[in-house]
Amino acid sequence: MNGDSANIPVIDISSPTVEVAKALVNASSTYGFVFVKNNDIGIPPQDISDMFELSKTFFQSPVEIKEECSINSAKSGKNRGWLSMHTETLDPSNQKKGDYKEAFNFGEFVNGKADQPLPGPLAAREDDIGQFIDKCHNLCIKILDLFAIGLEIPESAGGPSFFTTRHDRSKGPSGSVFRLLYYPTLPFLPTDPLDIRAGAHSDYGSITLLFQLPGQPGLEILTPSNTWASVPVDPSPSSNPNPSSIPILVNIGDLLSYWTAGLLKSTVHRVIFPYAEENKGAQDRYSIAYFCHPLDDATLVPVPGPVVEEHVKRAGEEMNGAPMTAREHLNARLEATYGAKVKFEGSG
Ligand SMILES: O=C(O)CCC(=O)C(=O)O
Ligand SMILES: [Fe+2]
Repeated sequence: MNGDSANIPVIDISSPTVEVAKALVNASSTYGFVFVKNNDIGIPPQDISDMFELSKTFFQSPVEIKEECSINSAKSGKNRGWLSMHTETLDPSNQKKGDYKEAFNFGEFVNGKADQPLPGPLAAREDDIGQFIDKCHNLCIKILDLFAIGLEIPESAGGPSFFTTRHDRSKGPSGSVFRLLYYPTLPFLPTDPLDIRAGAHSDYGSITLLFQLPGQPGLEILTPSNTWASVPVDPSPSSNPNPSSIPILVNIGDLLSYWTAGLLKSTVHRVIFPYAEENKGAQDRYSIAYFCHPLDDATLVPVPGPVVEEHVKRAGEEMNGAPMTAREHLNARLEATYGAKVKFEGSG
């Protein structure tokens, strides 16, 4: 733990040129994390603030309300609903105790409606949540389009629409998840150094959008030199902090890494507690994530085109074994993180 700040690039994708696409590929092959400026790219800052307000209202609700839609109940469906403290263990080979966080997972909406029961405070805002998810998905589509351009995928293989056709929600189900996260402050920090807010992991999907709030740090990435570096909430704060100017954090997940034979990095990250000397005055941390996944049946083989081919030659990367589908990969990862704590009763 060294607290150094990660130097994650900030990219303006508002005009989608080849240069922007190249910059995005370069940043993602170095850091696996990149900020995109939030200037007219489809997610108004006010919507983000409203979603954080809703998240606070929900997590501060009585436990019985949250429990109604527990991830453990058959009616919520697989990987959906409320996760109480310690339900998920993102780094099962090191953690003795599950993550010190709560979360609420929304699966894909169907015809604008949640395909799972929602507790009262969230049900009251179902339409707003559905629209926010659509905006997140559309931003992911813009970014995936740029990746295909930057990777120079040939027209014969789908060209710029290689990834977007594989993320076309009208064509079938995917594992995409919209998630509200809540990391309460504790009066005393746990004494076991293995205890953590969110254990070290990489994300399971194609890309993740992550929203954070000023004054609520804690996210760290594992750098290529194997040290932890903190991810700022706002990489270029002005003298007058303004939530509407905070860029959106984009994180490469496992699947884009498979698709590019490791050229794009699915970087390991975690969320730590405040340092002891800061714990007393620290705020709770709220974050919001949109995990964008391809269609369940998408196969994970390296994409054609000179960029990935040259990387394979240079790095001597090889893809071994039979190609996996997106769903097979997701199921394997979910099993590892929830272990015996979540029984997806009667739900595929
Ligand atoms: O809360 C955060 O900032 C990160 C959460 C995260 O990495 C995850 O849920 O996959
Ligand atoms: Fe993550």
